Amino acid sequence: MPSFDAIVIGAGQSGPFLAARMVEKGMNVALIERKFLGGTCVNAGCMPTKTLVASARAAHMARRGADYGVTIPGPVGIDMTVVRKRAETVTMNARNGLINWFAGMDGITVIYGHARFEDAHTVTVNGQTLTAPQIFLNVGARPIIPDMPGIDEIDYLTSTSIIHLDTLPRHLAVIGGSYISLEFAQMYRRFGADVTVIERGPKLASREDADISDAIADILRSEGIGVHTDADGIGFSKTANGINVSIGNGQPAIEASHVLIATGRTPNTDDLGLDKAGVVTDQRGYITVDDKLATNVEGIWALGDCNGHGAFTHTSYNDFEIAAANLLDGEDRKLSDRILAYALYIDPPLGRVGMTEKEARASGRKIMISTRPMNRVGRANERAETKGFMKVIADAETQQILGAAILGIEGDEVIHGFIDAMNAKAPYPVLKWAVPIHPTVSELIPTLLADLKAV
Ligand SMILES: Cc1cc2nc3c(=O)[nH]c(=O)nc-3n(C[C@H](O)[C@H](O)[C@H](O)COP(=O)(O)OP(=O)(O)OC[C@H]3O[C@@H](n4cnc5c(N)ncnc54)[C@H](O)[C@@H]3O)c2cc1C
Ligand SMILES: NC(=O)c1ccc[n+]([C@@H]2O[C@H](COP(=O)([O-])OP(=O)(O)OC[C@H]3O[C@@H](n4cnc5c(N)ncnc54)[C@H](O)[C@@H]3O)[C@@H](O)[C@H]2O)c1
Repeated sequence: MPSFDAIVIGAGQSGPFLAARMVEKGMNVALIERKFLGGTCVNAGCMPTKTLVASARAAHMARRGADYGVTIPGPVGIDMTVVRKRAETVTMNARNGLINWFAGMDGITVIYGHARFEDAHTVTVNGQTLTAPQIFLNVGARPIIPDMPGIDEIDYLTSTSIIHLDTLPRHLAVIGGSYISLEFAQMYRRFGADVTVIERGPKLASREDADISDAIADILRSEGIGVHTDADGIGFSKTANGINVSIGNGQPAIEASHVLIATGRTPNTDDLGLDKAGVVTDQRGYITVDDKLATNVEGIWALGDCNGHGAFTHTSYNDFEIAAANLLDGEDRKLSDRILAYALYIDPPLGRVGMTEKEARASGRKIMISTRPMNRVGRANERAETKGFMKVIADAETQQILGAAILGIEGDEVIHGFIDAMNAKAPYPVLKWAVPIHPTVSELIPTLLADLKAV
C-alpha cells in the first residue's frame, strides 16, 4: 500500500499550497483531485465570473459612452462566444499554471480521482489504497438545488454551467438573491438579456444591513433588472416559448427562456466516507473543526469552504496559512484571529469588513456610525459613477473600528484601508490624521471617520 507523509484531498484554494509547503519541508505528499486543479475559484468561481463581470462592464461603459462625450456609431454588440472564451482562457491559464507547478515539483504525487476514507489514515482512490498519518481535506462545496415545484421538469443552469453558455438568454430568471445570483443577474442584463431576480427572503444580500440591501436593489433596478423579494410561490413549468416561473407574493409569473438556480452551496462531504474515519460534521454537512482547523480525529484537518468558516478564496487560502504556520513553522495561528472581509462583485462593488450595524448593535456595544453617499465623493463625480454609499461603524468606548461597507466604485479596493486598520487594531482617530491622495475614493476615509456620531 503506497504510504505518504501526508495526503491532501481536494485541490481548491488551500490544499495545493499546503501540499507544496509540506514538500518544501521534505515531506512526501499525495494530492488527490477528482476534477481540476484550482477547484471552484479557478474553474467555476471567482476567476471566470470576474472575467465575465469585466466584459459586462465594458459593454455597460460602451453604452454610456455618450455621457463622456464618446460617440459610438450604432448599437453596442456582444459576441457571447468571445465573452465565454475570455473567461475560459483566464481559467485555463491559471489551471495550467498549477499543473506545470506540480509537474516540476519533486516529492508530490498528483492523483486524479475521487477519494474516500477507509479509516482515519487510509484513503482509496481509483481502486488504489493510500495511507498517511496526516490527512488534509480541502473538498469545497457545490450548488444546492432546492426541491421546488416543477424543478425536475426544466433544464436549469447553475453557477457552474452558466459560465459555459455562449448564447444570450432572451430572459434569464435568477432564483436566489445573494452573491452568485446578483453578479450573474447584472452581468447578463449588461450582455443584453431581460433579467428577473427572485429571492425567497425579504431582502437581497440579506447578511448585509437593510440600507445596503436596499441600495443594491436600487442599483439593479436602475439597470432594468426585475427584483422580487418575499417570493413565496416559486415554481416552474415548461411552455411552448420557454419556462413559466411563478413567483407568488401577488406577483405575476414570468416567461423565462433560462433559469439560473443560485440558492446557496453545500459542502462536498457526503461522499467522502467521513463516517469510516469518524470525522464529525454539523447538520448541514460542514466538517467541525477547532480554532486550528483540526477535526475531532487526530491527524485530520479540514480547510476551506468544507469547514463552514468561510466561503471565499481568501478565507480558504488563510486556512492554508494557519495550518502551515502551526504545523510547519512552529507558530500559533488561530481561526478566531481572522477578521472577515469580502466583496460582492456587482458594479459598483460592495467591499465589506467586520461587523454590520445589525451585528454591532446586537453585541451590546455603544456604537458610532458615519455614512456618506458616493455622490459626495469627487472621484465618483469625475467618473460619473455616483451610485452607492460608504458606511463605517466604530466602538464609542474603545474607538476601534468594528466594521465598514463601501458600496461604490472601487469599493472592493477602498475597503482595504479599513481591513488594514482593523488588523493593526488602530483606533479610528489614527486614520483621521492620515493624508490620503487626491482625487481618490479612499481620500474620503478620514472625512467619513471625522463624521462618526454616537447612535
Ligand atoms: C460563481 C462563484 C463565484 C465566486 N466568486 C468568488 C469571489 O469573487 N471571491 C471569493 O473570494 N470567492 C468566490 N467564490 C467562492 C470561492 O470560489 C471558494 O470559496 C473557493 O474556491 C475556496 O474553495 P475551497 O478551497 O474550499 O475548495 P474548492 O475551490 O471548491 O475546491 C475543492 C476541490 O476539491 C475537489 N474534491 C471534492 N471532493 C473530492 C474528493 N472526494 N476527492 C477528490 N477531490 C475532491 C473538487 O473537485 C474541487 O476541485 C465564488 C464561488 C462561485 C461558485
Ligand atoms: N464575490 C464573492 O466573493 C462571491 C461570489 C459568488 C459566490 N461566493 C460564495 O459562494 C457562496 C454561495 O453563494 P450563493 O449566492 O449561492 O449563496 P448564499 O447562501 O449567499 O445565498 C443564497 C440566497 O438564495 C436564497 N434562497 C435559498 N433558497 C431559496 C429558494 N428556494 N428560493 C429562492 N431563494 C432562495 C437565500 O435566501 C439567499 O439569499 C457564498 O457564501 C459566497 O461566499 C462569493
